[in-house]
Amino acid sequence: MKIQNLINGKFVNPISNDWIDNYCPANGEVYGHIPNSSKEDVETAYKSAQKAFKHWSQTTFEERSRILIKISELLEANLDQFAEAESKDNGKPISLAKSIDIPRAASNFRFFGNAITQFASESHESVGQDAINYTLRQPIGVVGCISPWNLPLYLFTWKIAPAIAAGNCVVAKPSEVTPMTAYLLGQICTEAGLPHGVLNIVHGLGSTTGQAIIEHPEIKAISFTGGTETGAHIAKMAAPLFKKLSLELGGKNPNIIFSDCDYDDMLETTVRSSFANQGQICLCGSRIFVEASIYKKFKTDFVSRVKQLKVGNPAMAITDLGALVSKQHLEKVLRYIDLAKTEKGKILCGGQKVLVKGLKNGYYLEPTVIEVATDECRVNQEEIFGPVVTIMPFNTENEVLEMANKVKYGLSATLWTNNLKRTMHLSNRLEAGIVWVNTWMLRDLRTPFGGTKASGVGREGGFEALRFFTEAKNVCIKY
Ligand SMILES: NC(=O)C1=CN([C@@H]2O[C@H](COP(=O)(O)OP(=O)(O)OC[C@H]3O[C@@H](n4cnc5c(N)ncnc54)[C@H](O)[C@@H]3O)[C@@H](O)[C@H]2O)C=CC1
Ligand SMILES: O=C(O)/C=C/C=C(\O)C(=O)O
Repeated sequence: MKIQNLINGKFVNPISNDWIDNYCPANGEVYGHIPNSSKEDVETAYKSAQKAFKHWSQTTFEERSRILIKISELLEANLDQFAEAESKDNGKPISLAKSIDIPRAASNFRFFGNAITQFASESHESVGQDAINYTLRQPIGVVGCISPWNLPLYLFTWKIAPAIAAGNCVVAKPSEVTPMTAYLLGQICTEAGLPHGVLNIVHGLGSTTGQAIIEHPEIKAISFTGGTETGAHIAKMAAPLFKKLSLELGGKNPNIIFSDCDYDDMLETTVRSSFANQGQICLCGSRIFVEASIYKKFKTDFVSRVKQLKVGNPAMAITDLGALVSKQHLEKVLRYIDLAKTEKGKILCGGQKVLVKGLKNGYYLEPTVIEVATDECRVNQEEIFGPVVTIMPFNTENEVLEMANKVKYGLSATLWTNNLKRTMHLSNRLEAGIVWVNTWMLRDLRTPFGGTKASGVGREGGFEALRFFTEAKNVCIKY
């Protein structure tokens, strides 16, 4: 199957007529082709967005809200089709696509459809100066949204929905590895009545299509989620062009477990925070630190529970872990498992590729638990982004805090304890944009979302996203 770019409301081939193979991770076969879009395609998309901006930026909040909510309803009505496409394109279990990815994509549109009707700006009375200031929040113009492969539609829509709700027009690029649901979304947007040109979707490689978006002088803001190296490159390109940037990058998140936690709840959630989506979520708790007094028990229980996870065909309802997203990614993760052995890491379970019956060329890997000798080894410091976690014991709060913070990343942290003082002490000091206490991935879309240090710049979510996608202009009137 060939998917096409969406430009000015029409599905079109790339100008060059160049195509890229699209692989199905479950069986390693090419099952489709996507446009290898060039700078010229991006320019056409930009022009279409620019043309649509005049009208879209003047559309009432009620009208924008109505269209966004309609998109959300159409996603819900087509849940099965979208979930099947997401699972096939990405390798994730169909159950996950059905229960998390697609419902969340629908929620993104519904949430920002509602949020825009509540978005307000400030006014300041300058007492003693006979003046009043009010702040306008104006849409920026044409903005770029670039998303990754791990949560394809979930993250694509997390950017697009606030961008268009705020009155911008968008040139968007999904990951070349998982383009399918973005393509299907284009069809739904037209059906929902989104005017032509408001959302343009250009498929292709990061180094060409993505690059053309980030270096386009008239695309004034970029919202990006992906790897830290790519984020650093985008920041370098965008700085001299004075673009607004929101960068959601990698993580190497600590999961800190104290002996006074609710053990069963912690154990079940830790299995999920380690291996959900094959560990390919930037928020996964990939470094597990356990208080020494329960370390031995935890190690036994955790490994036994992980061994029960079923790796297999993503299309089957009983599958816990599907395939990794690509051959290259599987190889990267396997290299880290080899590295662990040279760093004196002990593989407690997993570590091997899995041959799934009838799908022998798929990219399957056992969930892997590595006991590390020191927190400073590379497998404990670098983002692996696969079904691999490290575990090690700690003795004191201060010791674990130091280890938790001693990485270049600062995205999220999870804390398991029932001690209030400790909760306050640690959550104030953990270097992370998001701290979960006695839970993981509990999401309220109103909250600020993003990381510190090498995990990114800026916050998405709620009004933070609407602020990012608008330019503040202060008007001061003397009376
Ligand atoms: N949210 C996260 O935390 C994610 C982290 N990663 C990490 O990054 C590593 C590399 O994965 P990749 O797929 O290579 O991620 P990536 O950062 O290269 O890809 C993310 C998106 O950026 C685009 N892109 C790449 N180069 C670009 C450029 N020069 N200009 C504009 N857009 C560009 C890609 O086409 C894709 O749409 C992973 O192994 C993982 O560690 C990957 C995906 C998501
Ligand atoms: O917004 C969320 O709920 C999750 C976001 C996850 C990522 O940004 C990621 O895994 O890359």
